[in-house]
Amino acid sequence: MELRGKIRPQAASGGVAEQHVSQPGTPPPPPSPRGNVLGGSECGRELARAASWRTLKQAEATKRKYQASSEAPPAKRRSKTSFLPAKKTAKEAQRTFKGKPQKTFSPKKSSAGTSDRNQEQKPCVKTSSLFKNNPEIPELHRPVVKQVQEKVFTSDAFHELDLHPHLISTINTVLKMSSMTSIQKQSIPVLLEGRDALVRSQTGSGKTLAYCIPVVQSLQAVKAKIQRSDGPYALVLVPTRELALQSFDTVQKLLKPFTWIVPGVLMGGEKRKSEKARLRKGINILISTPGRLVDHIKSTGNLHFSRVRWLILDEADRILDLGFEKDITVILNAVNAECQSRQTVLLSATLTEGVTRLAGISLHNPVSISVLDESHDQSNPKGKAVLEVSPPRTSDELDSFAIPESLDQHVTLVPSKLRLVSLAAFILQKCKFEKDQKMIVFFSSCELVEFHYNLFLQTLLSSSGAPAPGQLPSASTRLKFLRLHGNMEQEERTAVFQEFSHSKTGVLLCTDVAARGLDLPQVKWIVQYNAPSSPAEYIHRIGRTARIGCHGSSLLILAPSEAEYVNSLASHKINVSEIKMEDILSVLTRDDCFKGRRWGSQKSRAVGPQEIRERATVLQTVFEDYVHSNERRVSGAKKALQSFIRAYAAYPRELKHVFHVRSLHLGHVAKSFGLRDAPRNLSVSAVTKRKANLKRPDLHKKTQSKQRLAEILRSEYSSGMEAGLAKVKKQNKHTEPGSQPCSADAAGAQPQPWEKSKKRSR
Ligand SMILES: Nc1ncnc2c1ncn2[C@@H]1O[C@H](COP(=O)(O)OP(=O)(O)OP(=O)(O)O)[C@@H](O)[C@H]1O
Repeated sequence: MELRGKIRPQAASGGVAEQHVSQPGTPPPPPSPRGNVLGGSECGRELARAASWRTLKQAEATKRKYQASSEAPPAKRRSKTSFLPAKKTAKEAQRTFKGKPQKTFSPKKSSAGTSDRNQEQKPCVKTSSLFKNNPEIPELHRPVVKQVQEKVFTSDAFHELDLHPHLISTINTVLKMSSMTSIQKQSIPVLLEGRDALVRSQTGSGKTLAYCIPVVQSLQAVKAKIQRSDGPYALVLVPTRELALQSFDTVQKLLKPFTWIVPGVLMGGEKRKSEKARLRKGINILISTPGRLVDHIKSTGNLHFSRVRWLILDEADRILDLGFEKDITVILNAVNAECQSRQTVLLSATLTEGVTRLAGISLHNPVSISVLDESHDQSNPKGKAVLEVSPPRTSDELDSFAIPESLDQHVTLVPSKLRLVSLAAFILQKCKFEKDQKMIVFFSSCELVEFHYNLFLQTLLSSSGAPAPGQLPSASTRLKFLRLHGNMEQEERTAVFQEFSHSKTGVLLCTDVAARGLDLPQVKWIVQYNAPSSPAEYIHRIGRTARIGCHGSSLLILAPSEAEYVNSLASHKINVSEIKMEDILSVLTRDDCFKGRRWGSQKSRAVGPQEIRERATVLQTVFEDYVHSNERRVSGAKKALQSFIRAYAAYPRELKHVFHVRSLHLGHVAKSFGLRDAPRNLSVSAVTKRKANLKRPDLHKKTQSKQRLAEILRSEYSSGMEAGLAKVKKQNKHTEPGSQPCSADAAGAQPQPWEKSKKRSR
């Protein structure tokens, strides 16, 4: 098979071809030796010249190689400007790629560290072979599906509702809103009637106010005026600390005229002592992440739920997902033990089986509220918003989610080796060459975020003075990178969240910790560098743009072997259109610092695929130089790669045919981490696990993968108090016996609201 023949030699060398190019005899001022401390502007200029010269020479060498050998650009092309042949179908490409799986895990070449030493000893540079031996990019035959869409706004004003006049004026003047969204119009009256409800509407359609307004309206009307010391009347659970902060902000605004009702937020990061003190004083509308609330249930003596009238689960499907089950059990048991009648509301843009399961257990005669737009809902030809009484949904309906009409979704197929340069090129295109662009890039783990954040910060951003090793000579001052993930200190997380919220531009690199509920204004682009683990997460990630009727776009980056994922999205009525990788990379021709051989001499030269290849190679070399500039960076890249593989192995069973570790070419993937070789020891654990799995029964295998996924989720959505939890448990045993209505042990002894559902579904 042709493709296999091409891949094999590279697989044997760890998948990354290298070329050593001796420096010619008459170079411009030679680069200063590594490690030299340069100071002053003259030295800065010298270093900049040297860096430019180095990248120029590297690109030249690559070009010479292509021109002189049979490894010139592949003969079969999709179009004039395409880079890679595209004859095979996605399945064929996948099959071919899977042909030699073991080899991809056993690189024979030296480790990155060794390469580094070689590089220091010999006067040579390494040139990336980005465009050789890649799998073919299949033609994307994407099925065109009709997306489910909803109408966002109604022409009805808030004052048409039976609300306290001060509440209406607060909505109008403080929040500056006059007309209701469709979901608000449907939900508010129903919730004010006292019904339990499942509320589902597209991302950014105003669900927060759909529950906050009824809660505030009902609590301000409580006859014996609410006292702070009464404790919680409403519990609002949200999956992340940032969302807790955001919801708290909305509640606080609505409560302006009702100063006797005290809102509060528990969200980790803060000292438990001060949170305890606030709880002791009293919080009437308590907003928290599940983990944090459980910590307080277990450790705080004065948290009582006897007056709870509202239990709100925002992003309910996430909260009831893996990783939160235990926490929710503890919370429900604690609340149930003290209060029997309350109103429960579950909200999400993606109602799933899990949510309706819980609804069957803890909701009383619930109403299911959703909004479907006239033009898109065949079953509702008159175009009225639909108010449904549960259980109305078929599994097909539950599988398709509404997507904002003004959201353009795209996908691009990029071979592993070219992923990093493609992402960088896309960021540069949108955020360097276009004005006022705000972008969020999603990764599958904290380590991946950290790695890419540091890499881009050091290579694409300009610092004052001379470019650092591996930095582009004309790195941009326009770019701003931020990062957000579960391993950051809370203080920094909050600062980043606030900064990105208020900024007009910037690139936020993050994990799914930012996927749910966050209302970050003016985000224009969502990039998914690692595909999400479910269609629901896909919906929430892209839902950070195109909110409340604004326009936005998204880009999903897939490997050729993952092309099938597009069909999986289509089966959930998600439509994506393709952007060609070469179109993304072509932006590099707009930036002089990526210029190759004819640098500075032929300004008007036509830009062709070869030129784009050269420039992509220059950029990749900058990344590789940065990563290999010291051992710490090499080890950081390896860690990130390992984390990527772990996350890849954790894709759920139903997506394993698309994302399977066996379809990864480790050498090629390593390249996308700026590594010149595939790390040796990485293969061992991966192969061992695979072998072990083969021996295990199906059930065990499933559990293992779920546990892995749960671990990843837990790390993302942690309460921030895990470290101290064991200590607290011990203390509870000895110092606060019986003080908790629902200690860990008690939760185990009491009826578990989850037990039934677990048995049914898993
Ligand atoms: N009636 C309204 N008029 C104008 N803007 C509104 C209205 N209701 C809500 N908004 C604004 O719309 C944005 C999105 O609202 P919100 O965050 O509640 O959406 P959501 O449906 O909860 O989204 P997600 O599913 O992503 O959590 C917010 O900025 C909010 O202030």
